[in-house]
Amino acid sequence: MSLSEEMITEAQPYLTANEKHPFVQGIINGTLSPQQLRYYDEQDIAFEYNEVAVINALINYGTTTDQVQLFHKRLTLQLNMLRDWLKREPDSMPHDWKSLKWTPIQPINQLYRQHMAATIQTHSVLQILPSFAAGEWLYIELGKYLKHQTRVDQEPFRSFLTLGNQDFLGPTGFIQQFFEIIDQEAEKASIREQQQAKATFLKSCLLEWYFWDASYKHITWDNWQSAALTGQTGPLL
Ligand SMILES: Cc1ncc(CN)c(N)n1
Repeated sequence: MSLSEEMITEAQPYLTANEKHPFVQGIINGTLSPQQLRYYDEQDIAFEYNEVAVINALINYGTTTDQVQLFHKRLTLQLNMLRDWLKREPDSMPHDWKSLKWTPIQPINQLYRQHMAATIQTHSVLQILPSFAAGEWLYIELGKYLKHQTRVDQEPFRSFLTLGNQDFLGPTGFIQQFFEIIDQEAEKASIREQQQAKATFLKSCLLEWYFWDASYKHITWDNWQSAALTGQTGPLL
């Protein structure tokens, strides 16, 4: 089994857990509150800007021209998506560049962003790419799962998790190419480096679940602080 096949196989329980998460179920049923949607939206835009830094690192440390061109293409797509995202916010959810810069990065988002950013200092595509590819893979798989559900047909729920762009899918789509790059890089790496790359992939899948959870429960530094300072030791998070 190739390294990417191992990653995908071992990530299946995480995928199932993500599918079952009440936030994902809330997308299907259209039952998320404006507050939950707003939290996700703000945090996710900030998360996607962090992905820009990770993709930039992949461009820097790519080991072939083909890799660098692919990462460059993915970066352009990311910036276009972000530009369109900023444009389509309703009045109730302003997302101009300035307000975005002041959006506090909440605890789980910070943990996930730092988990990804920490791979940059390895200067290794094998270590950096799985941190990013995991979220991409999971969103594509969740999109496939949602396609088979009877989901509400109104915005903003309708467009959620629809990475329908053909650039992402199929044998020449980004995710397939990312897995091929992981396997090419793995051939040059030690077993230990391969295991580290897999652990990074799986940790991103786990943090995806916590990202939904934080949005569902509105986890913020403020409510963490008040829980700590009032001595609440309730359920995990
Ligand atoms: C948390 C998260 N993970 C992944 C993606 C898809 N790049 C995203 N937008 N947000």
